[in-house]
Amino acid sequence: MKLAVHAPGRLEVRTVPVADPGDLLSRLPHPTALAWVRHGDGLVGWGETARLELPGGHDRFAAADAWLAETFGSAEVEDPLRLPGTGPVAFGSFGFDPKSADSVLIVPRYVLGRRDGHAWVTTIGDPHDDSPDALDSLDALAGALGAPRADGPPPAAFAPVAPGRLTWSDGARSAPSWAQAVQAATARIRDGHLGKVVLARDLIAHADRPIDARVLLHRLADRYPTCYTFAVAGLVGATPELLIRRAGAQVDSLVLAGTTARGTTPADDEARAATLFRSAKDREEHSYAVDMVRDALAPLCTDLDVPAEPELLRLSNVTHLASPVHGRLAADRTVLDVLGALHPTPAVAGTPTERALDLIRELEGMDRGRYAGPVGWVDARGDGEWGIALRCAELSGTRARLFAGCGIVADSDPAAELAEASNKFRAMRYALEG
Ligand SMILES: C=C(O[C@H]1C=CC=C(C(=O)O)[C@@H]1O)C(=O)O
Repeated sequence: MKLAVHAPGRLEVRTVPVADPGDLLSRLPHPTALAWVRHGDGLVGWGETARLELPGGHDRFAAADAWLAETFGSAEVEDPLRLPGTGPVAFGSFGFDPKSADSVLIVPRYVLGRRDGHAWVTTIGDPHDDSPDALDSLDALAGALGAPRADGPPPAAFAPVAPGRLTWSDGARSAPSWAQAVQAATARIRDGHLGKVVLARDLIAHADRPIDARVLLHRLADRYPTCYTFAVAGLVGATPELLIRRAGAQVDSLVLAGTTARGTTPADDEARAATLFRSAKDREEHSYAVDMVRDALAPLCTDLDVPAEPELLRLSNVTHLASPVHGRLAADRTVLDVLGALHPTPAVAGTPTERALDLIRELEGMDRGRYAGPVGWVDARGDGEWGIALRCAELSGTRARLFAGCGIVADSDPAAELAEASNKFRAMRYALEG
């Protein structure tokens, strides 16, 4: 495997506790934001000390793990807090398809974090770096964070600007053409070729101005506080699906599959949620995903708790069937190691996996890039939080490419799946349009 690496020699890393910095996203000084935030806790990062770009391959998680072990293993670290996310961290985002070469890990120059009432700043790299990207010294930064100034949150190199007027166009497939692909998938499933496949489509937005990820992050975090609002190398979104969180031996996952629209009144909402909960089609879609996550985690864990029945997760645009899974790792495995065992789950690929991937390649007519791949962060202890990159868009200058997908089983109705995809697009449409 050939890796594209940009990294200095030995890293110097320093974490200092700071007073509560308030809204983490408001502290991002550049549009090139790195973020992973939920309910106000999480990590934001800026600047770039090291970057790893990975080609495709099933071994991309192991390759990323090995690079981090070497890069962080040789670092000189001062970290009095020793919490998940303190000390050196990398943000990352992996391509969905093992055949695509989109995976990237970024070690930021600065990290600001908050977790369970603790807040901290970490600098990674050369502490005496005075390049234009290096903002204040860590002490100045931490001091400013500890005593917020009246003239706004430091550092603030560029104020975020909304994208302005947008025009929309179809991505790889128009709506009718995608509905035909769904129809074709149900025929293959009825033939006994596979049990489930997840088909996605893309939409393109063109803006008047370059799109600043920070504007989108703010809107997403406000409207979807229970989701993980993320930004990594231009991939921005708010995902409800936690693929894996590792903190020491503890691992947690939130498996999602099966969706309905929110109701227009409380009674309508209840009725829709009850119908979703009883729907044989949605329960089948959900059980494929839960069974696979159980099978992947069971050999790695001593204890594994998988609920017998799903619960309902209500977001502002949709309600999902959700199964929270908890386990204790049997051996010392990093979060990237566990990712390698899980991705791609049937929440984004299908069952059996290889047949589903072949059908996705055949029917979607597009490369998913990093949509539906793992996105999150990892620290030097191997702790981290990784979601599945859903409800997201790939930003490039004035252009945003949005993605939404739906689990297809034998009984799926193409028109209903098209409506479900539109509902899922609403998160990013709102992020862009306000
Ligand atoms: C593939 C997506 O959602 C997945 C996660 C939750 C529910 C899903 C569903 O009901 O189809 C999908 O499996 C997406 O949002 O693009």
